[in-house]
Amino acid sequence: MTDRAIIEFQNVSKTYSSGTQALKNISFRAQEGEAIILLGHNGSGKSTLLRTLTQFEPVTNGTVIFQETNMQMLNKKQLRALRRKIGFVFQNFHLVENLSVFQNVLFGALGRLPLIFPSFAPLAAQSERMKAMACLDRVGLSHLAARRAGQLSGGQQQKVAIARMLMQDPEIVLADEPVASLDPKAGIEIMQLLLEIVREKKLTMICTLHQLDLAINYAERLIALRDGEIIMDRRNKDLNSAQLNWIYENAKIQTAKRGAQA
Ligand SMILES: Nc1ncnc2c1ncn2[C@@H]1O[C@H](COP(=O)(O)OP(=O)(O)OP(=O)(O)O)[C@@H](O)[C@H]1O
Repeated sequence: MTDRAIIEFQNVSKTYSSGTQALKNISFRAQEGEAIILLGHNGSGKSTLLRTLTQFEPVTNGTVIFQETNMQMLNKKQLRALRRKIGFVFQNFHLVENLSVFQNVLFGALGRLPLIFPSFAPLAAQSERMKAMACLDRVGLSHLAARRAGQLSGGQQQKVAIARMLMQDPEIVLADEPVASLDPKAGIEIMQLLLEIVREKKLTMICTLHQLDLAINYAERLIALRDGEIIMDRRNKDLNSAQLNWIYENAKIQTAKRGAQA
């Protein structure tokens, strides 16, 4: 990890057109190479935070800086170029189920090499094909390269998604509930793999999670949101599980109070 901030949120607020204030005056800096776990109850603003980082959701107030660039100042072409440096891992994998595992991984190169058409994998350059196999090998699935993605288990599909992310050569990784669709054993395996890869490649990661046990085992730094505000931002070594439980217990108390008031 370096001291250089790769991501900086400066007093960011986001209000949707529905009137919901999803983020309230959020400020934090992520250092290069840092792995951050974002926690918070349902609706606390975690996904919105990730979407404002990529500018898929424009912020209402404040500034989002990525690699010293104010994201709001970019035109569409510049924004597309910057987004290519961001790898995504989603809860539902976002694979093309009818295509092979190998073709899905090749998709990761699309941003870098727009001429590749992965459903026509034989046309991809030999170097890209070899790279895709190496990415699959890294996640332990090269033996399933020819298998249709939809035939894989959830854990295997998430590994393919991680291989596709690797193929993209990103500089940061945004993982939105990457283990939410998996059983606990597969969840642990995926978190371990993701963290190993992030460290190996010196990537910066922001990962949203609900599972406190995984958060405490795998996070270097934890940021907790409640109702759009940061209520905790600490290094993992300074935390114990009682403090983590507090993030959610308080949410339950607040929800109960709201129910009682209604
Ligand atoms: N596109 C949208 N339009 C209007 N309101 C939205 C939209 N997306 C999210 N919200 C609202 O913004 C708030 C924050 O939602 P967000 O999805 O960011 O929370 P979250 O912490 O990711 O929740 P979860 O853990 O359930 O995924 C919620 O009140 C939600 O209903």
